[in-house]
Amino acid sequence: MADKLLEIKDLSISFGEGKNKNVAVKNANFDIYEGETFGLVGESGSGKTTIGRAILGLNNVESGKILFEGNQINKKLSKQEEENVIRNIQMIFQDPAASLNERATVDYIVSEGIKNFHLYKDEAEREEKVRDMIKEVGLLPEHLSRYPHEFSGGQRQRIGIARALIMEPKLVVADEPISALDVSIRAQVLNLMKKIQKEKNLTYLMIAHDLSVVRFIADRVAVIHHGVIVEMAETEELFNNPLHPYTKSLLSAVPIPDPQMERSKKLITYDQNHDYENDKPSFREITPGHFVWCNDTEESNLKK
Ligand SMILES: Nc1ncnc2c1ncn2[C@@H]1O[C@H](COP(=O)(O)OP(=O)(O)OP(=O)(O)O)[C@@H](O)[C@H]1O
Repeated sequence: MADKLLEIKDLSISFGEGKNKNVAVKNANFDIYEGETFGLVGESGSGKTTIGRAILGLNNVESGKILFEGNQINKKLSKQEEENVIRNIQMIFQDPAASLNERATVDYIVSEGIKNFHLYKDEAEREEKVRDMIKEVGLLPEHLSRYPHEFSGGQRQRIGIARALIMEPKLVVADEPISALDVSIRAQVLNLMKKIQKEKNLTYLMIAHDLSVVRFIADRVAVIHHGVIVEMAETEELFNNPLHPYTKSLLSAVPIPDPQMERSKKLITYDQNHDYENDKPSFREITPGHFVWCNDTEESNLKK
């Protein structure tokens, strides 16, 4: 088995305080292994982006740990540790139109990260790196002197991918990277991400609301609902044998009345008003690698 690159341990994140407190992520637990694509799927507002941003250090964590290569990164880091995290964890954003500086050339945008960290010895090497990267994402060297508005949505996302990958990161958090793109070019961008992943042994956290996207690209999938990861399994296992009612409802508009469905109907979905002191649900392994958010009774029912 590959090494764990990222570990999320009992992660909780809230916004606001007192009566206005909104629990965006509650006790999330998952690991991402080197070289895999881990899909995080859920509806709008379920907490996907909040987890992605916390990994990048952009959201404060209320409790729990985020470990990268075995080291906790959600704490005060030394300058060197912080640099290591920024270089090795890069993000691809949902909306390439909003995430690219419209007043900068493609050359500037793609170079910015390597400039900040002096990742080249001279100007000739910088130019070569940028040229190679832009070709790798299917654009042309002459595009480097142009501005983002001169490109289509798909091309802009390729610029966003080049900007992230030129840093030679180990982990890429891709937050809905194709949902703002025209349907006709979505597969191209996903295929490009897959191809580059193979070449560079990259690890992806793929955030999506669209199940067909995660089925296409992910090795394992976690389903998040109201901030709680309700189920996690290898992709085909999750699609062929969903256990949690929320996963089932995502997979099928028409519920399938099988005995397992009847059993899992009673499974808990996180509810801020529920008394968990007496119920004690948690994320439990039902069959090897297949986890469900449930309590003792539900666990034994699912294992029957
Ligand atoms: N900066 C913030 N301040 C206050 N509340 C926030 C903030 N960021 C996220 N939230 C809240 O946290 C919850 C989870 O939001 P999040 O953006 O993570 O969901 P999501 O699953 O990524 O949805 P989407 O696909 O729409 O981006 C929501 O209730 C949201 O309103």
